[in-house]
Amino acid sequence: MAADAVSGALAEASPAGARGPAEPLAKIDVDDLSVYYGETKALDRIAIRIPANQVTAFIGPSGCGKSTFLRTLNRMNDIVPGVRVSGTVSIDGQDIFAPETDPVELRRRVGMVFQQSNPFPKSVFENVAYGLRVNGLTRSRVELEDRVESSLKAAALWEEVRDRLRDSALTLSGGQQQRLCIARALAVQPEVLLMDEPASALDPIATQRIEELVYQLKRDYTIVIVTHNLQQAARVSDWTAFFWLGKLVECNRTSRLFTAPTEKLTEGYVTGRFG
Ligand SMILES: Nc1ncnc2c1ncn2[C@@H]1O[C@H](COP(=O)(O)OP(=O)(O)OP(=O)(O)O)[C@@H](O)[C@H]1O
Repeated sequence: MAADAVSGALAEASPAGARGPAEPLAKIDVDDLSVYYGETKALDRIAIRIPANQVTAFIGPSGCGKSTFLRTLNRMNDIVPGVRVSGTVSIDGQDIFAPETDPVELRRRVGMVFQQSNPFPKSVFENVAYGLRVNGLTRSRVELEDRVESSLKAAALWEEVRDRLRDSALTLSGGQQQRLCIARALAVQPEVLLMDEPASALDPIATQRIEELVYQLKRDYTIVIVTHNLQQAARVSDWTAFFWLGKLVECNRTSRLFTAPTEKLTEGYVTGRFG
């Protein structure tokens, strides 16, 4: 598709307005959200509802704003100089930009896992215990040990590290380190888990374990995952949102988005005609 045809289709496809599931219950409700880096508009009037206890995948070509959107959801962008945000994001009805919202507490509720696993140069145990200690979330050593164990179990890592808790986290494999980072994020009992290409640095077997884990975790968490891998989005997500040049073109059930998308632009992207 020629660039002019793409922008024409985009203008048609993307008037501001609520998109995505009307049901089931939305955990995150975004309306008319724009994000600027200085003069650059990275996100343009996004409206989407992200349902609770489901996996929502963000797809789209490089630079279309997926990571910016993900980082907006727990206000990680606050620390980037020159960022300006307009519009609303509410989680369980609470406006995340309201003056009474504490960004530190927001980031506890909305955890994040990055593309490159980033364990601290500390033991396996201390990596998971860290957030519990700094937030004062446990009252005794026994409780701390229980929470570390349950977090490692939830991240499907316990069996592999139960005898290595005192070893440096840096001695684990790449896939284990990524699951450790997931355990660290889960330890503080978030409600939402944001994952920015969590498997893109991993081999196929480690990737499969992360995908299985994502599938299991949605029982307890609302998950939003950015991926460049369309097959991965199709495998792990219930809903898929397709972004293009800072706009949300379409959010639909994943099965629908990949087989019978509403927008021509989505069809062109998922069939590999451009992007
Ligand atoms: N810290 C920043 N300062 C200035 N501009 C930025 C910054 N971060 C992102 N951008 C710009 O915002 C736009 C969206 O970038 P973003 O990283 O959100 O896209 P993306 O879809 O996640 O891309 P990728 O798939 O390559 O990670 C791009 O034009 C990018 O150059």
